[in-house]
Amino acid sequence: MSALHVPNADPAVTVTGLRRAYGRRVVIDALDLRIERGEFVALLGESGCGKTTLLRALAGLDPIQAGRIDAPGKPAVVFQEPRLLPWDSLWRNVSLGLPEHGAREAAAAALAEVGLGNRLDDWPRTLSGGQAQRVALARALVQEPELLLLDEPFAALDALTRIRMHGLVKELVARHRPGVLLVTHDVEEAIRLADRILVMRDGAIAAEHLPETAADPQRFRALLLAELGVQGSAAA
Ligand SMILES: Nc1ncnc2c1ncn2[C@@H]1O[C@H](COP(=O)(O)OP(=O)(O)OP(=O)(O)O)[C@@H](O)[C@H]1O
Repeated sequence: MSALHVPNADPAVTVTGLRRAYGRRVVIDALDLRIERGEFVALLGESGCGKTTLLRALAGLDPIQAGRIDAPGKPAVVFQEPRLLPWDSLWRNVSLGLPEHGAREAAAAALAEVGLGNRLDDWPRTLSGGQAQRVALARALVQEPELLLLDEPFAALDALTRIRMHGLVKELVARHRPGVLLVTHDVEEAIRLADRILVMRDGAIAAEHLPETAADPQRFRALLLAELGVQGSAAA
């Protein structure tokens, strides 16, 4: 189990001995992970190391070949693309899967939280990329998930929108307190958002860090980049 996880807390998910293979190709093996409610965990790693594979397993989207994933409820996922239904209004997109009674009110509250409370009856095609991603966040939060899985949700956004989204997500997570696993390529994003950073290599957690406790931010960045295999970064 993770050396840095907070003891005696309230797990949003506990993973033990996870194995995930595509056919005979084992991508993740014997992986342990625990995320507490209210804890924001970022998962960094080189392309192809297995980040999305892990996230999809936690989301219950793919079968696992060994191990356990224990979670108190159904996780919500936000992907890189908003994945909105083009033929449904924003409030219907957000309330998809909720009981009909009270669905519009719940969607209205969630859309208001992401700053789109005046767009309930609009269509997805009328949104900017950043707005569409905010709707995807509202759709996740309306489920009141104990575990929120974010698969590079800001990667397709311009730099300014991405920074605004960081602020919004931080605020929403502080209010709703799900456990969060954010898959990202962006070291700065991980440092800005996460309570704990995991570095994945070849399907295993190779390192973990608590950014808050890093004495020297420059050295911490350099260390992360070195762990990610970025050449020349250790000396930075
Ligand atoms: N459906 C699939 N069938 C076979 N192999 C797959 C499948 N999906 C992923 N893989 C393989 O599993 C490994 C891990 O892929 P994964 O998408 O989890 O990596 P990642 O760390 O999320 O990469 P990226 O950062 O580029 O998104 C890769 O070698 C990939 O080729």
